[in-house]
Amino acid sequence: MTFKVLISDPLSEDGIKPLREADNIQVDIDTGLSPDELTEKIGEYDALLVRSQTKVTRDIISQASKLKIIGRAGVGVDNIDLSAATEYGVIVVNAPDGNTNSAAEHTVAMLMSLARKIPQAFLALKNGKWDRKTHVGVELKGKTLGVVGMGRIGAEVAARAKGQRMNVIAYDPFLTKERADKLGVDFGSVEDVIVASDFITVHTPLIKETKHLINKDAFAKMKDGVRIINCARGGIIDEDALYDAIKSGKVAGAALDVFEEEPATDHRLLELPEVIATPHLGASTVEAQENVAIDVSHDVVRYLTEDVAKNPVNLPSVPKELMNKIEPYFHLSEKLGTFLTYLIPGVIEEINISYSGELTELEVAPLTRNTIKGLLKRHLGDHVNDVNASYLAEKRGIQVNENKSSTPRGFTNLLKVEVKTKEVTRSIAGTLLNGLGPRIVQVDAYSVDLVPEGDLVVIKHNDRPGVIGKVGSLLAERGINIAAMQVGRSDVGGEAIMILTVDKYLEDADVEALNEFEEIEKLTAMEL
Ligand SMILES: NC(=O)C1=CN([C@@H]2O[C@H](COP(=O)(O)OP(=O)(O)OC[C@H]3O[C@@H](n4cnc5c(N)ncnc54)[C@H](O)[C@@H]3O)[C@@H](O)[C@H]2O)C=CC1
Ligand SMILES: O=C(O)CCC(=O)C(=O)O
Repeated sequence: MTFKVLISDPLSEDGIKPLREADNIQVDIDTGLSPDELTEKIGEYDALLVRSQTKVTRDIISQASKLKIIGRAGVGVDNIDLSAATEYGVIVVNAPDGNTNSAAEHTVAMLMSLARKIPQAFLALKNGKWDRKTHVGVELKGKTLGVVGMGRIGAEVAARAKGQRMNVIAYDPFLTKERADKLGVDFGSVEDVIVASDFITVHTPLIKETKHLINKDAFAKMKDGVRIINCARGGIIDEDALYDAIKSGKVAGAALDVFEEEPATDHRLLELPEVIATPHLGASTVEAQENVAIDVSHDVVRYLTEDVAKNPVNLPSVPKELMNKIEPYFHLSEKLGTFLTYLIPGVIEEINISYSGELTELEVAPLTRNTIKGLLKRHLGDHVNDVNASYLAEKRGIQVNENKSSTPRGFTNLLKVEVKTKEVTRSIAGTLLNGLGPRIVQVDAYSVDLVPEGDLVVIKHNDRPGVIGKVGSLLAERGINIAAMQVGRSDVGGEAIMILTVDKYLEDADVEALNEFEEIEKLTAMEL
C-alpha cells in the first residue's frame, strides 16, 4: 500500500527526507493552493503537511475522506481546526522543539532592535538621512522584562535577557516557585508582570484564554513608556488597543512578528514610527526549518506505518516506556469491546472499564480509548480510531467510567468491561497470560478460557445432557470444524454457556438450524 502525502506550504527539502526515503510514501508538493483547490484535492491524501499559511478548516477536513494525519511543521496549531480533526479521527502532530531556539533568538533581536531603534535608523539612513537625534534608544541593563508564557520559548528568552543583565518577571499558569527560582526569574500574576515591566514579551499559544490577553485594561495598568514584543501569535495583543496606547504615548514602542490577520501588508500599526515588524519570521532560519520538517516528517511516517506518533496535539502522547508496557494489552482491550458489541441489544448508555492487578500501576487511558474503539467500530465503521473514540462516545451521551482495583482476582492482570443499555448489563473480562498472550476469562458470570480471535459462536442454553453433542453433530454435517470449545454453567441443570471457535463464519442458515434446538436460548455468531 502506498500512502499519499501532500505538502501545501514551503518546507525544507532536507527536512522532508524521512518522507522521501520511506518506501511506501508518495510525496506531492503543491504550495499556494486556494482553499477551494485544497478542498478539491485533499480527498486523495493520507497525510497533509503544513506550516502556518495553509488554513486547515472544517470544510477541508470534512472532504478529506482518506486523511489520517495533519503534520504542522512548527508549534502553533491555530491554523488547524482541531475539533474537526478530532471529530473526523484525524490526528494532528506538530514539531514543538525544532524552532524554539530560532524563535527565542528572533525575540531577542526584536527586543534589542526596539530598544535601540535599529530598523528606524537604518530606514532613515537608507533614505539618505544621518539622523542621530531621533534615534536615541534605551539600555536593557537593569530594566525589567515581563514574560507572559514561560514555556519553551519564553524560558529561552528569559535566559537570554538575563545575559543582557535585565531583571525578569514571568507569569505562566504552570510556573512554580521552584522552577522560577531555577530559571532565576521572579514570578507573579499576569497583572504583577504587566505592572512591573519596562518591556513585555508574550509567548503563549493563541487560545480562548489568551485572545486579547493584552488589552485596553492591561495597557492602562502598565508603566508609562513600556515597550511591547509579540513574536508568538497575533491576537494575544489587542491590536486596536495597542494602536491607541502608542498614539497616546503610554507605549513607547512595539516589535511585532505576528498579526491577527496575515499577511499584514496594509496594517495601520505599520504606519506608526514606534512600531517595528517582521513578516512572521520567528522560525525562519535554515536550522529551524530543517528541524521542524524532520520532526514532523518522522511523525507522519511513524503514524502511517506504525500507528504511533511522538508529538500528537489532539491525543495525549504515550511515552515510549509506557507504550512498551501497555502495547501487549491493545489487542485484548479492543477485542473485549468488539466481543461485547455482539452481546448487547440496543443503545449503549454506560461503559465501565476496570483494571486490576499489574494494570493498576500503569496509565491506562490509551487502553480505555482502545476499548471504546472496539465497542463503537463495528457499528460506526472504520473511521473510529484512537483519536475520535472518546469524542464519539461522549457525543452519543455514553458515560465512560474507568476504575482501578488492586484486587488480583486470581490473575496478575485483569481488564473487565461492563456495558449497560436500557435493557441489559453485560460484561466480559480478559487477561494477558504470560507467554500465551491475550485470553478472555469471563463472559458475564461464566468463567471461560478463550483466545480473542477468529470466528466464534456464543450459545446460551439450558444445561441438559446431549446439547453439546447435538451442536457438534449439526456443525459437522455442515462441514464446520470446531477448533475450540468452552462451556460454563451457573448451576447443574440451570443456565449454561457454550463458546465455540469455528474455522468458518456461520451463515444465517447455520444459525437458523442451530436455533431449532429447543435447549438453545440465544445464539450469537461473531467475528473478532
Ligand atoms: N513567530 C514564530 O515564528 C513562532 C511563534 N511561535 C509561537 O510561540 C508561542 C509559544 O511557543 P512555545 O514556547 O514553543 O510553546 P509552549 O507550549 O512551550 O509554551 C506556551 C506557554 O504558554 C503558557 N500559557 C498558556 N496560557 C497562558 C496564559 N493565559 N497566560 C500565560 N501563559 C500561558 C503555557 O502554560 C505554556 O507554558 C506559540 O504561540 C507558538 O505558536 C513558536 C515558534 C515560532
Ligand atoms: O511556520 C512558520 O514559519 C511559523 C512558525 C510558527 O509560528 C510556529 O511554529 O508556531
